[in-house]
Formats: sequence, structure tokens, C-alpha cells
Amino acid sequence: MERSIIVGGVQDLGEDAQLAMWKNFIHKVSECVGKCARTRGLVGLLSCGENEDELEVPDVGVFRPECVEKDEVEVGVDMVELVGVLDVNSLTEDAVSANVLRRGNDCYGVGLWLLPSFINHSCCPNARRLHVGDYLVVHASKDLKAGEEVTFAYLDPLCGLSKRREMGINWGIHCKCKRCRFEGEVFSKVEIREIEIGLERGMDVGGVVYKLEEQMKRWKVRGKEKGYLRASFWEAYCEAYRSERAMKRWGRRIPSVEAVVDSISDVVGGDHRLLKMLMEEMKKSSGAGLEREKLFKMARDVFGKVVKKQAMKTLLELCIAD
Ligand SMILES: C[S@@+](CC[C@H](N)C(=O)[O-])C[C@H]1O[C@@H](n2cnc3c(N)ncnc32)[C@H](O)[C@@H]1O
Repeated sequence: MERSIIVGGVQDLGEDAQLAMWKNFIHKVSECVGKCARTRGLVGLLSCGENEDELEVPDVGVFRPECVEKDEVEVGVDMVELVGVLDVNSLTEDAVSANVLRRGNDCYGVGLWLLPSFINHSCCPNARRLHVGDYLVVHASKDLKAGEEVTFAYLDPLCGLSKRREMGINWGIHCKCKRCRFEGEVFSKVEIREIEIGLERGMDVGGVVYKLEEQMKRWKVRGKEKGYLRASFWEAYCEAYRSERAMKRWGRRIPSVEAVVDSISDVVGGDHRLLKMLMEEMKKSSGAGLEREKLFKMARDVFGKVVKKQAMKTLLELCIAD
């Protein structure tokens, strides 16, 4: 029999499996950094999450593959520093990509991609990532203007302010974007607190959506700000649209799936949950009412424009089965 390692005891070790992967990953990166001067130099440019304002802004040219240094001398690696860098910059595969490879939900790959490590967080992101094997494809999730900062969502943009703030603690981020500032004011108001408490206490989700929409009318909340609040209460909208009972009662009094998805995607860009909701809606109406072009535009924002037609079909199937 060949040598092997078998999990002992009677309990599953999901967390430990991840830990083993993380250790293995740190070991691999430290080996690369120790052996290769170019990797060492590039990893040295990354943030450990501290005093970022004082870090130099590197020339983008140094990330080009042809920019090679010659002195390949093996050196020791400062493991504390390296673990700090990996902690701040490593990325795990996102769920959709992991699904393509038919992986379970609890064991995604992890890696370090140097240039994407410079992409900051926004609660209204404009880019997404797609993992294909060892490659990371970063693509726009909405139309980008020249000079605009490229941003990812480190924190789920379809969550309310308090949950995003809670998640931000792990990243050492106290986000001060336009959306957070707007929601900081709105979520302190008693009317919104009441809606939040109603949701927590299991109030009818259709009623929650109706109350929020009415409140937004009263406060004359329009445009992007409407999108922010709808994104923050996405869970309630989503549950209401999926509930036959809620739709029978509230369907005529709350905005359509299409209108809500449009206003949310206008602020948070493409998202697979919005796409899934659009697909479900299209199925319900057998394609009538909802433009196919709208669905494909959202699919391109979620998976990237360059994905081939057949691959896009597979991704859409996985997205609806998710
Ligand atoms: C992957 S790095 C992003 C690039 C980093 N800003 C740099 O200069 O190397 C992640 C770190 O950037 C900072 N960061 C990213 N987005 C931020 C945001 N919206 N607000 C404040 N800090 C942010 C946090 O310190 C976080 O730990």
C-alpha cells in the first residue's frame, strides 16, 4: 500500500482542509519568492494593509512578462512579512468559477495575482473576476469611463450597510464611498430601522418591499440612491419575487423584477444573483416581456464580454442551477 494521510476521529474537517491548502500555498509562494528575484521584487510592492499612503506607486511596466531581472540568487524570505502580504492580497475562486469545475462549496482554490492585488474595494464596484484554471480574468461589470478607478467588491454589495461594515472589519476597511455615506444617514432613521427590524422578525417580505418603496417615494429618493437602498434590501426583494403568496398579495403594488434589477445593476454592476432572477422571470413569462438582449448584456457584465457563446450558455445553466 502507498503512503497516505487519513483524517482521524469522527468529525469532518472542512476548516482543516482549507488550512492545509493555505499552508501549502504559503509554502509555494515563499519558494517562488526565495528563488526568483523578479517575483521577490513584485511581491515586495504589495501592501501588508498598513501605512498604505506611504507606499510607492509602481510603474505598470514592471508587471509585463518581458521585464525580467537576471540575478536569480536564492535568498531567505521574511515569512511574517510574506504572510501579511498574502493575507491582504490573496484571492479565492469565486463561486461561479468554482462551479464550472464542479467543485463543492467549501473548497475553493486560492492564489496571488500581482497586478489585480492593486484593485481596491468599492460597494459600487465596476469589475469582476473569473477564474479559469490558474488564470484570473478581470473584466468590467459595467461600462467604464476613461480615468475611472477599477474596483472589486470585497464585501457583498447586495447587503445592507451594517453587514458590509461588519465584513469590512476583516479587511481593515471602513468604506467611505458615496453609497456608504448616503446609507449612513438613511439607516439611522427610525423608518428604515423599523423596516430592518420587521425583516429580522420575519415580517412578510412583500410588505417589507412595499414599505421601503413607499418610504423612498415619501423621501423623494431617486436615481442611484434608490439603487443603493434596493441593493441593500435585495434579500427581501428576491424572496418576495420568488414567493407566489407574496406576489399575489403585493405584486401589483411593488415594482417589477426588471425595474429593480435595472436600478440595482446600475449601481453594483453585473451580479450572478441579479442575472439568475432575470432568468427566472424570463422563464415565468416564457420569454414574453423581458428582452433577451437585456439578459445577455447582464450575462456579459457577469462573465465578461470575451466568453464564447457555448461557454456563456454553460455558465448561464450553472447560474440558474446554483
Ligand atoms: C488588495 S489590497 C488593494 C490595494 C492596496 N490599496 C495597495 O495600495 O496595495 C487590499 C487593501 O487595500 C485597502 N483598501 C482596499 N479598498 C479599500 C477601501 N475601499 N477603503 C479603504 N481601504 C481599502 C485595505 O487596506 C486592504 O487591506
